[in-house]
Amino acid sequence: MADFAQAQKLVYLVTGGCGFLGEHVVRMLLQREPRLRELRIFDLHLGSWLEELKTGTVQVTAIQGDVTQADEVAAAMAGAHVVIHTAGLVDVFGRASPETIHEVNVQGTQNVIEACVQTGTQFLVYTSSMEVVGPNIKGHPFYRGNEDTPYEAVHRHPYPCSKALAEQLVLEANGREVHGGLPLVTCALRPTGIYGEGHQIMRDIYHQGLRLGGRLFRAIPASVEHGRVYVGNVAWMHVLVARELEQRAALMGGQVYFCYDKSPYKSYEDFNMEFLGPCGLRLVGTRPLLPYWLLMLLAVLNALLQWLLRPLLLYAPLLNPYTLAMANTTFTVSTNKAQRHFGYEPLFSWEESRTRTILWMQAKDSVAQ
Ligand SMILES: NC(=O)C1=CN([C@@H]2O[C@H](COP(=O)(O)OP(=O)(O)OC[C@H]3O[C@@H](n4cnc5c(N)ncnc54)[C@H](O)[C@@H]3O)[C@@H](O)[C@H]2O)C=CC1
Ligand SMILES: C[C@H](CCCC(C)(C)O)[C@H]1CC[C@H]2[C@@H]3[C@H](O)CC4=CC(=O)CC[C@]4(C)[C@H]3CC[C@]12C
Repeated sequence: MADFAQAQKLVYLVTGGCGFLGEHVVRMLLQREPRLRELRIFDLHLGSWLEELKTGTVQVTAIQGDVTQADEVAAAMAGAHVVIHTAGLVDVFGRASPETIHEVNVQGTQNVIEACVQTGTQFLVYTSSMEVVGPNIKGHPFYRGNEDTPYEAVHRHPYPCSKALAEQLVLEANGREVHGGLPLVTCALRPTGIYGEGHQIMRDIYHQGLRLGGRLFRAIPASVEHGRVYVGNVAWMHVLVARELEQRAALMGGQVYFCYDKSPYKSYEDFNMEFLGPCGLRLVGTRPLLPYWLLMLLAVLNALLQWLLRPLLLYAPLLNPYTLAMANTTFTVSTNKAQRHFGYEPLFSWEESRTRTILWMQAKDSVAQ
């Protein structure tokens, strides 16, 4: 018992710990990081589920705070050994202003870095995104690429721009001296489209299908491949990176890693049907029912309507020129860098990831009825 208590010595802070990915990271740390003494969960909105975590041997501290407020971040971080920074504004639908997206994703990340330096927190794991690379504004395909594949990463949309800037800040901060004289060790993880329990966009698409009488209409050619990764595996990668950063600082510091697993390469819509199909939805058409130019016209109309209605209400449908371009551009990764650098293997097989996601969809579904 005494040995166990001694082994529990580390303090971790997870920003955005109540979000879709953040909750999985928090639960994974509690299950798979035996050296944890205290887990701090920092988020703008705290979930009531945190209460159930407070009964174990690890001290769970919930901190309601805003990453854009430097003093709040520094106060939360004092005495922490590792910070996993997943907090972010994920908005490709025009819900938030570009300024707000920048403030949360870029200034928020800068605040986390400065807090590390100020308080002496030596290890920083940043949740970046595949969007830092692409798809780019030219719609160039990225086919089974890896971290070293050349690609023209040019963006205009506020979300990928903010993630790219924030990632750059994190990587440049690697090696900075933190309070106490030790070097900061940072690295960035780039998930592709994450799916799994808690995935709100999947729920939105499901409800859209229900409104259309249990049908979805194919909009994107089945040949366009989209990278997807299960949330449990993304969380596992964060936990492993955080664990290995100290021992492998020279190799891993300042590095980027795509998050990958064995999820199949499919189009965005065909992949979603792996879960929506067993929930009773049908994808109509083997080819897109509308030509691309017409879809783009509808997407532009949506953007126009959003702009016109903005003074009155928030109109933010799934279809806009950016999301259409995203869904219609092949972007898949094939890499083993995480395996080579820190021994990552997916914790959940594709079959398990699929089953867990379906069970979550079905459970949610029965609650909703
Ligand atoms: N969902 C996806 O497919 C992907 C997400 N990512 C990245 O993963 C991270 C997590 O994304 P999700 O879990 O999907 O999003 P989410 O919206 O579910 O979670 C983000 C969390 O950050 C918190 N947050 C937002 N603004 C904050 C602020 N100012 N201060 C403190 N907390 C704040 C939110 O309350 C939320 O709990 C983000 O950084 C995102 O860019 C990367 C690739 C793919
Ligand atoms: C909502 C899009 C699908 C719309 C289908 C249509 C056009 C028929 O209505 C989603 C297609 C691709 C998604 C994005 C992608 O998975 C990569 C992402 C990475 C992130 O870091 C955040 C989320 C996202 C931007 C994701 C968002 C939804 C799509 C645009």
